[in-house]
Amino acid sequence: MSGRLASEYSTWKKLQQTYDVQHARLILKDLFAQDPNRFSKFSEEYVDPTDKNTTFLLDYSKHLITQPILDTLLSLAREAELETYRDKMFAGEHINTSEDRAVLHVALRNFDDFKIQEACGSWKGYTGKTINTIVNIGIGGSDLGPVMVTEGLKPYAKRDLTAHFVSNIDGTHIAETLRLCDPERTLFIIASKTFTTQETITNAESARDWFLAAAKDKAHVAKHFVALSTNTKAVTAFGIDKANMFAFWDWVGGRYSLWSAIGLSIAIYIGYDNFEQLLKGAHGMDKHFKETPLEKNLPVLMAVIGVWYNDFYGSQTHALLPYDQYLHKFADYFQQGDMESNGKFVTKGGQRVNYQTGPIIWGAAGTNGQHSFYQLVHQGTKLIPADFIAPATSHNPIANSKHHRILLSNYFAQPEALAFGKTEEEVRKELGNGASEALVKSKVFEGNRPSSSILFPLMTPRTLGALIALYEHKIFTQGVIWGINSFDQMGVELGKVLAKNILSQLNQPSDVTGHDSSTTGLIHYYQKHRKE
Ligand SMILES: O=P(O)(O)OC[C@H]1O[C@H](O)[C@H](O)[C@@H](O)[C@@H]1O
Repeated sequence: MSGRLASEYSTWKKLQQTYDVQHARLILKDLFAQDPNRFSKFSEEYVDPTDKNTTFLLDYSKHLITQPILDTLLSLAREAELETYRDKMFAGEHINTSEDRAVLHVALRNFDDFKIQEACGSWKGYTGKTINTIVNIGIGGSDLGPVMVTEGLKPYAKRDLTAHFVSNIDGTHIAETLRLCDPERTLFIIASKTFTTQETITNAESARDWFLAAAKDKAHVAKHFVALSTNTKAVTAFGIDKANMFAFWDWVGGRYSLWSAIGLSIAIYIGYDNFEQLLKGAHGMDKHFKETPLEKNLPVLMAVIGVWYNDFYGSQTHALLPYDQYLHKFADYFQQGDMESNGKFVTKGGQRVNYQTGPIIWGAAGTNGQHSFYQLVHQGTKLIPADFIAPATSHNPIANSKHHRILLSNYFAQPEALAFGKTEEEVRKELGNGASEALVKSKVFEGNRPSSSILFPLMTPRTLGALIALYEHKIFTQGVIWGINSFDQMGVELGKVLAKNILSQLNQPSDVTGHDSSTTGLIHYYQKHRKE
């Protein structure tokens, strides 16, 4: 984050040379054969420094690394002054330089100075009925975190409460959600850091219209609308009482905000005690990140291994593959977390980078992905590093845990198949003599496809908190190495500005001016065919 080009570091150059000379020889099958202790060397059990019951195992032995390569990768982190920048973040220095802000989501997990009271339960609607539905209206960081965590921690949910999340400006999203709601028993949580986001404000206004069509009296809005924001003025202008506003601060980045008041829907859905456990789990990981030597620092290890593939192997993407249905939104969440943080081509110092920065993050819950895109992961032409994530115990041990054993057998098998593959010789033996050459070749798995495995005892609020913070700090570490500002998001602005201009030109064809022929042609086609 010094803003220097990473490619100028001596360790970067050394890594490039190492890659050039060694990569053809970095074969997982051989690396495992040469060293029977490879697993114990390249795996680490995380034990929460504040709670010994929160643990998970990170196995990074199925990576195309040797100890000297890993040592050089860690030296790269040191040369980029990771430890200094990490300490600056925790100290509240303004490391978000373009916006001149501190980055202090970690302070929110130091929850002694942070309290949000439980808002539902005793909260009554305008006709005196209890609230049984919450609708969080927000987008980006004001949506994805609450969605991912409420899904992830569903087994802890209060069963008498339904939570919906509306994000898309597409009227279908709010319309379909409102069909499921009773205005007398629904609490709308308007979540927006800025309270100026077009999608959120438009959806909130439509929700308010829908509510008032039933409740009639504007005074009832106070019982059914609360706001989570940093912008008191805009909240009150919308008509939400200041007393119904849960505030937070500009040093909480949108994609790091589920720990703040933005987490209200989570706290209501799973109860405040469980929300506090989530924060504590993240706090434990913060402590680990802050205090553990880089050699054993899990987010740092994940980060530097990611840099190895991203910048030297030329991998374009990174897959997140949770073998846990509850985590089916995990990849969606970290698409924003990672890609909005590290999808930058300019360093903090304003230089164009001459290397790759943030990877494309994608993924789906196992085993669904296996029946969809794993063909390419196993036999395609691209190298796709992947994280396999699973709980040892399921919250739903139905059929004597038969489902879970089958799920986990796949969780263990896929990384094994990716790493070790299947040789031509093995295929030939299996098919016998008559098999065509083409068939033999098509059944070969080259292997040597790397992955990490993360295995934890049971999905608890505390474990999920630790896992999220693990990835947050991985993203931070990579941003420091690449010299970019991981905490602004200038790249989302241009499209917004153009959309605003186009919105004012949608009436008739003669209004459409100042565009290229493609954009003009598309708008004209829309104007010809719309029925409103
Ligand atoms: O919370 P809000 O101010 O409504 O912002 C919602 C989202 O807006 C933009 O898309 C930003 O790029 C995101 O980082 C942010 O999370």
